[in-house]
Amino acid sequence: MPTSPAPTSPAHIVRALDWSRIETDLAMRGCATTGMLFSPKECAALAALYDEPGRFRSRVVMQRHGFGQGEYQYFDNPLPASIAAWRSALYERLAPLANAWAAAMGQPADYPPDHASYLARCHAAGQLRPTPLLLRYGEGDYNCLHQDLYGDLQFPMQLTVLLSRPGEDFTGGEFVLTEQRPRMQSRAEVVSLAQGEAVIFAVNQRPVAGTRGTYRVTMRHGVSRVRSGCRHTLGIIFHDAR
Ligand SMILES: O=C(O)CCC(=O)C(=O)O
Ligand SMILES: [Fe+2]
Repeated sequence: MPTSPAPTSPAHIVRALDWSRIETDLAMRGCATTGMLFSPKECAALAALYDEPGRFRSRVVMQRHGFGQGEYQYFDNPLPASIAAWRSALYERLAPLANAWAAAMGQPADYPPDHASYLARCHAAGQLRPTPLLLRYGEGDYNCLHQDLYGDLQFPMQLTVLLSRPGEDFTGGEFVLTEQRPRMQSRAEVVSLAQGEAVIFAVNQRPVAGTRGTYRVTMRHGVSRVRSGCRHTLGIIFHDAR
C-alpha cells in the first residue's frame, strides 16, 4: 500500500499550502508568504534551541563582520529532525519551480527531485557544512541586505520563519527584500509575517517576464531595526556551505 504522510508531518503540511497563490506571488514579486507552518509552541521550542550548547557549528556576531547588529548560529549535523524534515519537504515542492526559473534564465534546469540528491551534489562540490540557522535580534539590532551564497552551488529559493510574536515579543524588525532591475531603480518589498509563518524568497537572481522577453533581477534580503523586544527567526537554506 502506498504510504501517505501523517497529517501533521511537514510533507503533509507542505502539500496542503496554497501553492497557486504562492507560485503567483513568487512569479510577480520574488517572494511569497506561506501562512502558518509552526504552532506557537513549536516556535517557542525552536527559539529555545538557541541557548542549547552543542546544537550549532558556528556563531556569528553580526557587528564583527559589518553584517548588521545581532547574532545567529548555524546548526550542526545532525540537524534537529523536524528541521531536516521541513527542509527536504520544502525542497521537493520547490525543485520544479527552481528548474522553471533556471530554464527561463538559460541555466541548466537539473535540480534533482529530492533533497538528499541535491545535498550529495553540494557535498561532492565541497559544500559540506549545513546551513539552517537561528537568528536572534534584540532592541536596536538589524540585518543588512545580503545574499546567502555559500559556494558555487546555490538553490535559488530559501525560507525564513518568524518564531516570535510581532507587536508582543518585539516591534520593528521587518523582513525586507530589494529587487535590483537591469538599468532601472531598485524596488523594495516589506513582508509582514505572523508568528510561525514563513516567507519564501529568491536567494539571488530570478527571471521576470518582460515585453521583450525574460530578464533577470537580483534580490537581497535583510531586516529593519528592531525597535523593542527580542525577535527570533529560523532560516532554511537548501544548499550546504563550503
Ligand atoms: O531574520 C530574518 O528575518 C532574516 C533572516 C535571514 O537573513 C535568513 O533567514 O537568511
Ligand atoms: Fe539571510
